Amino acid sequence: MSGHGAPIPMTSHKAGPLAGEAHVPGDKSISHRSLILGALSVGETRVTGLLEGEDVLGTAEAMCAFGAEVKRHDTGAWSIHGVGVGGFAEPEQVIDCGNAGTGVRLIMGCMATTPITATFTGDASLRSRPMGRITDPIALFGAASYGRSGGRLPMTIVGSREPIPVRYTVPMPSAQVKSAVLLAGLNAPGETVVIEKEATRDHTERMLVGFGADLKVEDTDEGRVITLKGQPELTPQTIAVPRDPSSAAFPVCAALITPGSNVLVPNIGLNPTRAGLFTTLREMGADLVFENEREEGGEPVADLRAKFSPDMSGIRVPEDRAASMIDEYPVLSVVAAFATGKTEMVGVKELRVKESDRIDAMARGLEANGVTVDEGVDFMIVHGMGPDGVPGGGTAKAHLDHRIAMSFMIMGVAAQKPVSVDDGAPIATSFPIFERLMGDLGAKITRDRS
Ligand SMILES: O=C(O)C1=C[C@@H](OP(=O)(O)O)[C@@H](O)[C@H](O)C1
Ligand SMILES: C=C(OP(=O)(O)O)C(=O)O
Repeated sequence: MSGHGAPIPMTSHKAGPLAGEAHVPGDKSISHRSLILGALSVGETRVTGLLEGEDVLGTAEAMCAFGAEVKRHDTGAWSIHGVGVGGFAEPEQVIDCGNAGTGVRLIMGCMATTPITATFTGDASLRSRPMGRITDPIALFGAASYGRSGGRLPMTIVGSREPIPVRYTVPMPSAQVKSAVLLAGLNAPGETVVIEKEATRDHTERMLVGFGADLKVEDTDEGRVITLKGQPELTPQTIAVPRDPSSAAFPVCAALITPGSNVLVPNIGLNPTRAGLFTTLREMGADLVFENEREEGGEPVADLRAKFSPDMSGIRVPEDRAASMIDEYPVLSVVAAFATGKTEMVGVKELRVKESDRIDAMARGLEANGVTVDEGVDFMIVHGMGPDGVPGGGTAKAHLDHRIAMSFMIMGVAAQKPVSVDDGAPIATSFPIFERLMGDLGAKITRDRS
């Protein structure tokens, strides 16, 4: 897992109208959690629609290393025979989470209150990301951690023998940190309380309740206060993973900027903690309609219809919307280049600690393609050039970041000259069918010789 093979340079060429249906894969966040919560239940959890991207496959392997049985069936469904809360066995090998921040952080959380030791690593991107945000709260439960300087992987976690419940206020808007603390709290006696000042994606809370945990959420002056009763017996579930709004963003945005396009992206999960991009695009003037709105498995779902939108204007994206679209800023910055006027993205410093420094990666790549960008520690402003004014013709560096690679491939479908990326290999971490799906809509994405 740790490190991709040879880089895959790619180029995206100006396309004719994009048309058809784009069936994007399952939600990455819900896929990781299905495997982890399945492994923490006693009995068989069945999952359909699991994202079979490298990040999630890494979590499946990790769950096996901790003693669960995880199997893919010929039908494409997955089953997990879990070991129960507190039942994790000590892995014999280093756990390699590849490129997946969600994978490594959630797994560190859920082994931290079990008396076992595990060592974690990942690819060059993951090894550069901060893990102190997990080791700080798990220390409160009594877990010890030994990593590289700056709290980086590789890192060994020694789980607590006698975990104590914790009350913890998450210092940054992060669903990964919130989830790691809740998962650690599962095997601590008594009540663990997690407080988040800004709401982040709430899949862990919803799914813990679905698996039978006693969890309640209150909105207070302090923020969202989540109280979890420790040491439940989780009940295995049957899960149909909704399709990923963060993946849907790519065909949707491609349709909005490509003349004549009309694309349907069916069955997209529109949990309000995830749907900020679509609100933003509509405020910019995008012709984006939610068709067939319904509820599935307790989550809002709709079919997204996106049409070419030549009249989009830049806006200031409200800061309090950032968490609900945090992974979508790279592709929004591409759409912003095709709008008129400035698009201001503020309160987004978390973008600097993703798979890459996404503010820097997008700013440099946009500039290489003729777009002007202003940036600061926690903001980025893209100066729009209008629907047919984006020059293109440059090569962006992906920095082992799937969302950067895909965003520039979307830019190329409508820029005047082709847009290249030095390495599209990381796309397989979250969206392994990206090239085929975009090609079926009419995009022209080619693999170049390195
Ligand atoms: O909990 C999750 O599934 C995720 C949380 C977000 O990360 P942060 O918690 O670092 O904001 C997001 O960027 C990531 O893609 C998935
Ligand atoms: C930030 C992301 O993922 P992770 O943190 O799991 O690596 C992402 O998918 O955009």
